[in-house]
Amino acid sequence: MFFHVLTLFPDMIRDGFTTSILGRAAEKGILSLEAVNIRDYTKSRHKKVDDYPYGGGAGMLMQAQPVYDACQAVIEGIQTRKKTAGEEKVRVIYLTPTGQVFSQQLARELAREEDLIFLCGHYEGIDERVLQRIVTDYVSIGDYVLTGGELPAMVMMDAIARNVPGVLGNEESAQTESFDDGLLEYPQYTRPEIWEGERVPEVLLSGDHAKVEEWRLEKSLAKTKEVRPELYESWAESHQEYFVKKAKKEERLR
Ligand SMILES: NC(=O)c1ccc(NCc2ccccc2N2CCOCC2)nc1
Repeated sequence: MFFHVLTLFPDMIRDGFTTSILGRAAEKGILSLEAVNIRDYTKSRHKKVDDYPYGGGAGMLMQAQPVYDACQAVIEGIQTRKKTAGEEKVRVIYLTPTGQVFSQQLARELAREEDLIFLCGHYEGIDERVLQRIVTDYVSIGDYVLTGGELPAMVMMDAIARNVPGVLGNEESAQTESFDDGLLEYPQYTRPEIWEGERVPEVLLSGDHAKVEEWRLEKSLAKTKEVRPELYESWAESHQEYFVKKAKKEERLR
């Protein structure tokens, strides 16, 4: 997986990439990152990348030309690496509050791409004409406003990388599987068995894996029902058999 980030703050991206998972995966050669400084592609003497918005309004906008040329340079690099000329349709993800909201499902889908280009806006955004020309996916990481697209890009790269085969050791990947079934995580415990007078739930010390699995699913369902009822409802719809079995079991116990 090759991550390409178009940004005015490449160091922010490079520093963010050396975290545990992304750094290790980069060392393993599973991931690679290039952070491209859009400012390197300005044609103006004063390295200008922004200008006033037509129609007035507060703030500045990023101009089309430097963004377009930086993106073309990245695409040419990809075509050179893949020895394909011209037919590459690389996904260009624009991080913006007006995008579709990012999700684990989108992370899994994007993890199948070989190359991803992230376009990080600053100021009040980017000239619409270059967005229409190069952007394939408009994505928001949630309903809040940030200063730039760099943090959202790093959030997305982390979530996507965790779905790239080989990035997570097998002990870590089990963790994400449980979340992937659309439920919130169950509560977790580690040593000591008693901390500040609080004991670890007995079932987790029992060594009975079936009971542990059952307990964890119950806890996940309870937490999901309380915190994210819409997730709970859609899980319940596609797991009718769980409730039938549960009712039968309770019937027997009565
Ligand atoms: N939720 C998100 O994914 C998210 C993403 C980016 C972002 N900001 C950079 C930005 C990028 C593009 C357009 C506008 C802006 N903004 C600039 C600052 O002013 C508001 C608009 N904020 C939140």
